[in-house]
Amino acid sequence: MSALLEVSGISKSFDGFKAINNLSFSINAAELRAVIGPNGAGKTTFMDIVTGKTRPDTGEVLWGATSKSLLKLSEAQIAREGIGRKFQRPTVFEDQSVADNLVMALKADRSPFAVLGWRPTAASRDRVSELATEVGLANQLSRPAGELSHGQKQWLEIGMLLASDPRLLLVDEPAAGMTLAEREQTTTLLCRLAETRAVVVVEHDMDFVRRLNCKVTVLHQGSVLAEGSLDHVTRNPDVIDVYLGR
Ligand SMILES: Nc1ncnc2c1ncn2[C@@H]1O[C@H](COP(=O)(O)OP(=O)(O)OP(=O)(O)O)[C@@H](O)[C@H]1O
Repeated sequence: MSALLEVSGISKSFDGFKAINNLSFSINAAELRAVIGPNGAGKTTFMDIVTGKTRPDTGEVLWGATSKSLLKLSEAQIAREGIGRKFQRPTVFEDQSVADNLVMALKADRSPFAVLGWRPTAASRDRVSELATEVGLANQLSRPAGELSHGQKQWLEIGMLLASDPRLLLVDEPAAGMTLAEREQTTTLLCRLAETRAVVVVEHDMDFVRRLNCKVTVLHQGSVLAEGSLDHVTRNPDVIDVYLGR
């Protein structure tokens, strides 16, 4: 299978400190991948580079079948290429209903000119209920988002990202602050989403990573320390030394 995203030999220093050090790895088109590693390993910086927030000093970030360089694109252009990012804290509009949050996400997906004349249509209403169903919020559409549980807010934000039908979803610590039931539902959701797109999950919670049952990339000091199944990487003495054994 050819790669959807290929990060090749990227490095990034902040004030002389190498946060990312000759990092290379790739993600396939319909793949669930967990990225783990100790604090400061470079996980956030990796996502910042892929989404165009941070520019690497060296290396390449290649995207899609044509291996287009993402480094020449702005953050907005990268988002339009189909890369969505879910930050750790949910950022939904608390006073607005679940449906209105999803409508806003649909609007935001349109070009600025289209938005000027945008009106809700039957098709957009259908899409909103489709998105709500996909993230398990079909029976919450009229509720203000502020009344949702923490987990439900996270799902709503994932639904908002799905409005633009991303081909790659970067998800930062989705399990943090969730109840056990919410974690289980989140696992199911992420696994299902990864059937039709690439989903990269940055996570510290090993139980959650185990449930994802996917390939794991371990970062350390800005490079790949180990890669493979969770069992494979957790048996690696270097991984035990720098991460698990602490
Ligand atoms: N804008 C910045 N300026 C200076 N140093 C930075 C900046 N961004 C990241 N760093 C440093 O780069 C290193 C990697 O940080 P990064 O946030 O990518 O790690 P992480 O793996 O996401 O860690 P955590 O698990 O704690 O979120 C850290 O030492 C951090 O202090």
